[in-house]
Amino acid sequence: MSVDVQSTFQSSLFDAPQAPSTSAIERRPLSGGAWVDVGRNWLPDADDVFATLVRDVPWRAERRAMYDRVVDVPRLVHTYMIGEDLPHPALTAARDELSSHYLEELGEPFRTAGCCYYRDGRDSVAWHGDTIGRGASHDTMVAIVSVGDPRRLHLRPRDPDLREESFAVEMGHGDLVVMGGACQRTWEHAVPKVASAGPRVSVQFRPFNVF
Ligand SMILES: O=C(O)CCC(=O)C(=O)O
Ligand SMILES: [Fe+2]
Repeated sequence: MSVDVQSTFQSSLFDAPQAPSTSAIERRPLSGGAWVDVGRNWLPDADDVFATLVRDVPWRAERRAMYDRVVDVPRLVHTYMIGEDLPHPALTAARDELSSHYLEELGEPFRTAGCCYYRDGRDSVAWHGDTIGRGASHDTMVAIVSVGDPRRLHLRPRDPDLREESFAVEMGHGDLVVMGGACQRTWEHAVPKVASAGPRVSVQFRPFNVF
């Protein structure tokens, strides 16, 4: 058998689409039917994606009613809904790659892209599950691509008796973190404030009717 080393080499250099590789994704099974997948340095062109997201996304500051007050949500947000073009081709390629990699398990493609801009260590997201829509009652997936300064995604079981299982995953520049199975129902996640951090943008790919 002969292998055409030359053309294999050339095609990987010149013809390969800027699609992420799914080979290095590692799964951590969790209690309660949940799991987390992590792929390090997964997104190609992460520097350019970060610069483009910071510059081009129509970032919006949200305000939320909390008890008797209205407070600023401590991060900027924007969601690309179904059918809307994403601001960078590497993100479109990433979404398509995730859709095909997880199709058998998820049974549907990723459709929306929620974006969060953490300007510094004071920006954060409190403990929650993505339980608006089907995440409250069905197994699903939320695939996060992170660019910019690293931040930690903390995860804890909803059941207070299981809290010793809590852990955190570092989300570095170009990393992929996928929460799957019952993770939105049986676990919660948060990105806590830290003493010091530079800007980070998170892109969360979700299927239809999961928020
Ligand atoms: O910053 C992140 O990657 C997580 C954001 C998140 O959990 C959410 O927006 O639902
Ligand atoms: Fe979330």
